[in-house]
Amino acid sequence: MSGVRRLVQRIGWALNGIGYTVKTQPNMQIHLTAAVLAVLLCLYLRMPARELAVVLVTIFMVLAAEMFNTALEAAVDLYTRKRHPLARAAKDVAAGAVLLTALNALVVAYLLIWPRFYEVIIK
Ligand SMILES: Nc1ncnc2c1ncn2[C@@H]1O[C@H](COP(=O)(O)OP(=O)(O)OP(=O)(O)O)[C@@H](O)[C@H]1O
Repeated sequence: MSGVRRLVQRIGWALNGIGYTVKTQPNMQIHLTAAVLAVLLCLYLRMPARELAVVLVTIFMVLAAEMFNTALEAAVDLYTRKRHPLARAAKDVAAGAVLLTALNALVVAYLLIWPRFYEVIIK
């Protein structure tokens, strides 16, 4: 198979992974909705490019963390459906990583979006 066809196939598999996460994970749907609203708000507020870049990095960290969490849940469930302390630890740690990225997103929103929102809309 040619290199380009192989690349296109790999991109297709990766898109499948994104689609699977969006379809099966309500949290991902919430993250995506919040992400789209946040980006639209940043554009409306004419946020400087560097600040917008920080917001985008923050958003993609949350989305990527949710996808790693989903992948890990699937792998653990494939391995065992029985209750096991290590299965619990693996899932809780992955969920904790998502929580950290979400908390970071709140901090970034407070530091970068809120002051501009206050300046442009409220004041
Ligand atoms: N095999 C298991 N053994 C022990 N505890 C488990 C096991 N599977 C799940 N748990 C516990 O239940 C929690 C929820 O796991 P579950 O697989 O239902 O994820 P979830 O609630 O569907 O997460 P998400 O909402 O991200 O999809 C885990 O964080 C873990 O504490």
